[in-house]
Amino acid sequence: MLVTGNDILIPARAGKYAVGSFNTNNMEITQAIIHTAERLRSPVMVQMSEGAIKYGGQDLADIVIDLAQRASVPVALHLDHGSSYESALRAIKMGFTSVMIDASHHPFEENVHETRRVVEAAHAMGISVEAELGRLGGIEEHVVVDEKDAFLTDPEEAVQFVEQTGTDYLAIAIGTSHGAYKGKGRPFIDHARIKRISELLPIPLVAHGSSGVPAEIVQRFRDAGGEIGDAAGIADEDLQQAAQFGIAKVNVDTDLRLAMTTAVREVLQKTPKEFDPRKIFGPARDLMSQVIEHKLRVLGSVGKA
Ligand SMILES: O=C(COP(=O)(O)O)NO
Ligand SMILES: [Ca+2]
Ligand code: NA
Ligand SMILES: [Zn+2]
Repeated sequence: MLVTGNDILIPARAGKYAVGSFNTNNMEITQAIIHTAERLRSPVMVQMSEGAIKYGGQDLADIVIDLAQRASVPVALHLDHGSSYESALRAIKMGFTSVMIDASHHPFEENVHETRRVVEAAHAMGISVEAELGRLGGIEEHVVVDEKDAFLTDPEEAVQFVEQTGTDYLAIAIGTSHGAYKGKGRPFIDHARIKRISELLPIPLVAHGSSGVPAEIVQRFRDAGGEIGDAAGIADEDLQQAAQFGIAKVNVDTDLRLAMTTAVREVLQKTPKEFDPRKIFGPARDLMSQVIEHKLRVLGSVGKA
């Protein structure tokens, strides 16, 4: 069933598990997300960035909404990294049930102002809101110098921010970063900071940049002709620990991109005569489903629906 972000994330925070929020750009990715969540009796969030909306538009949103409505587990459709009030309102008009307003690169007061506008409008229509405080930046464990700390979310500031905006859930900067290169080797996750923020704030917390970038998939991507450097992601144990301390929504995009493109490369490389799209995108859907299953098990949401 199609539900709001709060319907999914408030129980997750209370139950000390996290829910995967997976980016989609087409039908097969959407099917892999929702069908895997159903098979594992797990709530799940499907998210579209503004780029995905540009790429797939209402057609793609409708695929998500239709699958979500028919799903036997709770599914929310979430706007990822909404860049303005107008973008958030457009998503709500398209049928999204959760929207992020990402104004974290602005000064505090402007972030508050922009976020509060979206909260007021979204709440008037029964839609949940994600906001962000702090800036995602890669941190190597041995190099956490002052200016880098400036990017991480300040717990006391977070309390002020939530009070002044009314946001339903909060994306915090705790050491993760977007993409396949999250630092040299295993990124340093500031668990003390997560714990402190969760002690001060009862609302669901959000971890962006949480792909694991599994070495096995990275190697298969290379073997199938892909070019990628020394990629690294967030360790499963770090996500499991974060879920114990208030992280309720975990964003995953890179892992699905890697899985999809690895499978497509492998089919094209192994069977150069193949040109049936179902034989090319079918295995991609399967490999993405495997990656999603692993993530749902790591986050602890299996069986929670
Ligand atoms: O935060 C993300 C995705 O992060 P990854 O690149 O680690 O998948 N989307 O908003
Ligand atoms: Ca941001
Ligand atoms: Na988001
Ligand atoms: Zn993000």
